[in-house]
Amino acid sequence: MSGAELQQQVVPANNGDENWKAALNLPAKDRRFKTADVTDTKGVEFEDFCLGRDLLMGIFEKGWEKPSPIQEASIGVALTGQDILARAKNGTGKTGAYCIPVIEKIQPSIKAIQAIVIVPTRELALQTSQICVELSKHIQLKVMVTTGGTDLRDDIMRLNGTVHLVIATPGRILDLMEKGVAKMENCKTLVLDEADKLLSQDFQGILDRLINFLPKERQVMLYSATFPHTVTSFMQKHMHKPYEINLMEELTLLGVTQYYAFVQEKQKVHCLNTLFRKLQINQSIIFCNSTQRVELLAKKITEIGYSCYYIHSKMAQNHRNRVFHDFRQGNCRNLVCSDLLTRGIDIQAVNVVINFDFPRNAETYLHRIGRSGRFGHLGVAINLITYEDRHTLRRIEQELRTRIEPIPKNVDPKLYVADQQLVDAADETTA
Ligand SMILES: Nc1ncnc2c1ncn2[C@@H]1O[C@H](COP(=O)(O)OP(=O)(O)OP(=O)(O)O)[C@@H](O)[C@H]1O
Repeated sequence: MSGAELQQQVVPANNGDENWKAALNLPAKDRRFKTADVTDTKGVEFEDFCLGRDLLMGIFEKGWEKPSPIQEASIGVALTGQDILARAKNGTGKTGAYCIPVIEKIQPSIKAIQAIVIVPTRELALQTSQICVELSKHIQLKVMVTTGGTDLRDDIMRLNGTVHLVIATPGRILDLMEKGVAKMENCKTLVLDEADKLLSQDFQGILDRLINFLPKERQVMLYSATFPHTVTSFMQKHMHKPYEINLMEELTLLGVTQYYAFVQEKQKVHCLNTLFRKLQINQSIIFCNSTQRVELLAKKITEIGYSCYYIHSKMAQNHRNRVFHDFRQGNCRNLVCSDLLTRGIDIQAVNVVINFDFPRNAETYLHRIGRSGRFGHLGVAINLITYEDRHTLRRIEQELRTRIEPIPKNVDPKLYVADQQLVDAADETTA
């Protein structure tokens, strides 16, 4: 997909119908076990936020029955227009926590950009815009996704038409603002998702420049699972008494069991082979620390007889999009990647994450393992640890106040395989 305005068919809401709930087109219920990370709520309902009927319909038809803890804590405050700094665990619904109030506040009759959501990667921009489109499917809302790696002229053409909500990576949208093509006078809401990443050295102060194009009266909302000190100066400069939400008393996901295997560098592929044979992988993501190692490992995995896709930031964008799309569709079981997919990517079928190369810091570790165990489901994270990694392992364990245990001979499937899949697997063996 290019940086395109997502084509949306507006399904008319049946406002006059008292039984609107009965007429909803609901997806099948997800009956898998969920941890307290997402079930431990105060019992608030989406209807309690006085959201428009059309938006409620989009929420329920997405299969979201009740707000998660971060949604409970954030939607009401966001609707009041206050600045927000929100920290919550990976996979617990931060996207909905800001998308729902953002969509609710947009007035479709005003034909101008009214809100902008910035994310660090193109893949995450596509994923987030898709969610906005789904949630607003009963509303006349124009959502545009704009990222690098696509034709700038297409974006300029689209911005000549109506756009209400922009989902973007920082570089391209700043370019469009500087050219005067993306007009920001009516853009009263700015969301930074994975805010600490966007405000890190990697983006070289680009957000400081970007925010100056917005009106002075604006709402700024920052979301992430991790908030190191990088955000403080941005907060002081650009935010007004932000309402702070911190649902991270405990740092790691309850549903993700973490193990390490102590190996030599040259044994890593052999070890991976053993893991492939022994684990019940629904889908796995395997992280390497460089793009070169991603390609090398993908080649080796194919040589030992397993299929895998690979993705990293140096690949052409259309190739990246195809791999991401096909893996999400479940066309391949394993995906080897760099830190390009460390943040935000939501693929419910992933139950195993393998750190083929151990990450260098706790934030990266937390976000990587959070690719499994989405929305309180179960997953396992396995770290291949060399002699050189041993101190980093202990440091990350301490920083996250978590335990990474040595991997047992057999990993209990109950720890990372959903109940229904266990039943199906048992049926297959008895058949
Ligand atoms: N209220 C809800 N009920 C059921 N499922 C939900 C609800 N809210 C979100 N989800 C689902 O939970 C999954 C994770 O949500 P999301 O990607 O927003 O998490 P996140 O907190 O942004 O994670 P990360 O920190 O990794 O970016 C998605 O598949 C989403 O559809």
